[in-house]
Amino acid sequence: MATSSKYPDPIGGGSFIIAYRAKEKTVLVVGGGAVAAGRVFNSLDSDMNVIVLSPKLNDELLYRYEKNQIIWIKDIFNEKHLDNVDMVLSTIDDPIESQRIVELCRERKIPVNAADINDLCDFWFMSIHRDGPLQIAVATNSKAPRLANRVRRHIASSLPVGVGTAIEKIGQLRYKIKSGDPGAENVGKRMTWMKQLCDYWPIEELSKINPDDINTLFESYIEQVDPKNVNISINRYFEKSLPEAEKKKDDDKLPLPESDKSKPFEDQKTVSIDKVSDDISNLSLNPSNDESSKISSNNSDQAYMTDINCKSRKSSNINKKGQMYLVGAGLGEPDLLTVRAYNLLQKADLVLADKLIPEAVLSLVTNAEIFIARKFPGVADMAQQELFTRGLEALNNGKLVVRLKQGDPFVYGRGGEEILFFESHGYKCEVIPGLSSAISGPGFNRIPLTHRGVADQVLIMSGNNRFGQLPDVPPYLTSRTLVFLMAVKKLDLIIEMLLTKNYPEDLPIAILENAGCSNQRKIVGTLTSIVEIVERLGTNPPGLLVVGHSVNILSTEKLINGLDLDYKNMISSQTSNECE
Ligand SMILES: C[C@@]1(CC(=O)O)c2cc3[nH]c(cc4nc(cc5[nH]c(cc(n2)[C@H]1CCC(=O)O)[C@@](C)(CC(=O)O)[C@@H]5CCC(=O)O)C(CC(=O)O)=C4CCC(=O)O)c(CCC(=O)O)c3CC(=O)O
Ligand SMILES: NC(=O)C1=CN([C@@H]2O[C@H](COP(=O)(O)OP(=O)(O)OC[C@H]3O[C@@H](n4cnc5c(N)ncnc54)[C@H](O)[C@@H]3O)[C@@H](O)[C@H]2O)C=CC1
Repeated sequence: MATSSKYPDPIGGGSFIIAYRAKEKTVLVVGGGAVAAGRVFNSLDSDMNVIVLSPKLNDELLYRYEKNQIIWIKDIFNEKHLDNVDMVLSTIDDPIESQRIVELCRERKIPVNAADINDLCDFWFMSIHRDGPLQIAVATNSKAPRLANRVRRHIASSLPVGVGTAIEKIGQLRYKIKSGDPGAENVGKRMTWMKQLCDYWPIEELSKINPDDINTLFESYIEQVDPKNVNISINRYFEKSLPEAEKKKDDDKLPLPESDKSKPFEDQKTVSIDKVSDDISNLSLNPSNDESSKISSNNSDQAYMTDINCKSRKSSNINKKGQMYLVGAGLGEPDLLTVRAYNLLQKADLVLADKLIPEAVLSLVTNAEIFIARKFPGVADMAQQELFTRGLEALNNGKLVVRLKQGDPFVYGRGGEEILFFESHGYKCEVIPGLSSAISGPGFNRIPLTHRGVADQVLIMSGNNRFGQLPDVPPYLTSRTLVFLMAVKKLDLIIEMLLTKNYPEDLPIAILENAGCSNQRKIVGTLTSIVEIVERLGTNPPGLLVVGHSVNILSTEKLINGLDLDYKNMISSQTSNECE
């Protein structure tokens, strides 16, 4: 039971989705109608050898037969046709015969699909989007194929232009690097560098790299130069590598589109989703000021932040009719909003929220339309784009838009990115900070983050950086309180890391769940005991971790003048021989 919070529980009932390399496998397609033609196309697209078995063929299949793409057996089905085939697709209009075909395949252990007999199929077809080497397939596990088609189209329309080409080119570079610097011992080096490259430029830009760029990038990999500092054709966005004249031109082009600047407000009512998503991907461009040219483990995050900073400077001070506010919603209880945040929710025309904002807070909105981005794993980017599109449309229509964020927008709220987006479209964004759980969560739990003689520093970290890694925690300092957000799931890893870094085994740690809300709970232990305590008690997300001596300052039974004397003595003896 305790493990359920540690590892994901399988939901079951899914299909096993793999990308099957069917090249040169032989598929027998029984039937010669439209459904057969669709299956044949998919099979040819995977380089299979295709045999079509049917007394007659429709036009498409006849065309493929004449082009020698398929073998045609002009016959009705017979068991002998199953000899030497790797897969069977029955598409005949005779369900009884189709069922017999399935049973014969089963006996011979040949994987089989029969159109319209879902329950008998070994596998199902999926709705597929293809762009060169990129394939995106959608399954609804036979529940709603038409919706699979819609989801597929939805995903395809939100993809950046040139994604297939970008994949092709990155594939060429990857191959070059793997053959030029082979060996298992270089896997880590190759992967770190490729990650930096792939996460850095917008995909649309990556699609434009040319063969010379590939050579240059390969050489910079060998030299271990950070990809963002490499001089390749798509690097034209980098301020530092641009001659002055070029720079000016670029300023004009980015990030405010020409149309936005020159046309009157009335002309700007609609913004296509494609354009918005392009602009979003442009946010990660980096006119970097970073001096270092070597890769370090965490500078890609920093680069990302610097990049978007530089972009915003070019585009602010342009005011249009709509008004935009980025508002912190605090900890989740409506009465923890600031009065200003509350007033704005009353005045707003559109409130952009996400699933982290509790219903009770949303219920304060009386007049405005509420749009909730459904940021679930895997579709978070899409949801964010939709949110941007909705916000921009409303602003272009002169509305007052409030983007409501749980906690404080600037404490792990990615508020800066949203501001940069709206400012790049000419809308200045006012920020109304909110209570962050990092600071006020401990407050609601009687943990003073600083306390004279005990703690004089606070370090706030996320349990998950952008690449899912643990934070880089500094060496132990008695007088520092550590606060970890989004870290409860990784509790055991964080404890292990702290102990490895010689944090004392009996250092107090608290887990604060739903801080500031009616169901708040505090679990306290030490670095060595907490994992076991949590296994026993379980956890109720969201929660944060507080590590340090301030955890127990106000909670001890033996309070004397606000401090437990034994405790104070223990701390002062540690202060004298602290690490670093
Ligand atoms: C089990 C499966 C077949 C298999 O793999 O063996 C199956 C079964 C059935 N489909 C039926 C109907 C429709 N199928 C589509 C479309 C597609 N069907 C596809 C797959 C699958 N369909 C497999 C499950 C995949 C999954 O959902 O995970 C797609 C994704 C891929 C493909 O077929 O190439 C393709 C999207 C193509 C694209 O993306 O462009 C449309 C819409 C349209 O034509 O536009 C309709 C009409 C509207 C509707 O009913 O939804 C019916 C009759 C229902 C009835 O009688 O009421 C059955 C049988 C039944 O359900 O009993
Ligand atoms: N799963 C899906 O997405 C869909 C399934 N269907 C179903 O798929 C089946 C095929 O649909 P269509 O291609 O439109 O039908 P169709 O009637 O155009 O084609 C059937 C083909 O099977 C051939 N055939 C019939 N009996 C045969 C046998 N014993 N051996 C060899 N060939 C034989 C016929 O000559 C014909 O070429 C139908 O049962 C239909 O209801 C139809 C549309 C969508």
